[in-house]
Amino acid sequence: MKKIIIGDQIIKSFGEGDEKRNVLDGVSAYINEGEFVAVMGPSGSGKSTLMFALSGTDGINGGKVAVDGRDLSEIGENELSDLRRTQMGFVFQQPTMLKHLNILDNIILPSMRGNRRNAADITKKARALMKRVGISELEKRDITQVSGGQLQRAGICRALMNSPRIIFGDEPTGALNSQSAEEIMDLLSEINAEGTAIMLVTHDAKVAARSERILFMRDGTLVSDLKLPKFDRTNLEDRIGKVTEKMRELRI
Ligand SMILES: Nc1ncnc2c1ncn2[C@@H]1O[C@H](COP(=O)(O)OP(=O)(O)OP(=O)(O)O)[C@@H](O)[C@H]1O
Repeated sequence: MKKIIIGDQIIKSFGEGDEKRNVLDGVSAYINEGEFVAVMGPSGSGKSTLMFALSGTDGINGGKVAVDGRDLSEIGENELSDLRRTQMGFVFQQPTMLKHLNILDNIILPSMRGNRRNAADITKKARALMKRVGISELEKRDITQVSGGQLQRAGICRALMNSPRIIFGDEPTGALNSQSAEEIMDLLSEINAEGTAIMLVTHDAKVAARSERILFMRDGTLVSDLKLPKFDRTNLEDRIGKVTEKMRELRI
């Protein structure tokens, strides 16, 4: 199995002098092509920091992160930002969207920057994605005129605009009611089944149970790497049970 991203002994510290603290203290983690990985752990254990390190969003203080075998510390700022834009998509708890733009324009905005495709192609792609996630009729709406679940679907469309190889998500269902959360997870599971790798930070066993591997963090270290069989709707309850049991064992 080809690894897209490899983190080797990552150190990430915050603060200066006596206040200096390793938030990631020698974490080694990888993501395979097309894999669905969840990251769990107590609040403050370093889950989001790991995601930001592996995606090259934030620099690291020690160790190495390589994407497709290329050490990110040896890539210039522009190339790194191109790599992130073309290979990675990001979905957060609350999609950050501009209030004065409608849903469609918010989805296409990041693709308009530094892209060789023309506006008509970009708009066509956005409309196809909106249709796919079931929000076609909302394109002219303001971002304040849609539900949380609809806004998250728009956020997923935006993340998929450049057909990324991997989507990073930080609690993408954290602000949603349980039905919307399940619909968003169905959508992410479908996207993964089509070949896009996913790395999701979550506190929710139901969300993590969709993945095929769970990285458990504690105090800036990786304490367990749990493999689950590939997701299948019929075994979800069983998987949730396995995740919950592991969380109990690790006291998370
Ligand atoms: N920019 C920063 N400056 C200083 N400390 C930071 C910064 N970002 C994160 N931290 C600290 O690093 C630690 C890990 O943060 P991180 O957000 O990775 O944790 P987490 O496991 O994702 O937590 P949560 O589940 O609460 O989101 C926390 O103690 C946090 O306060």
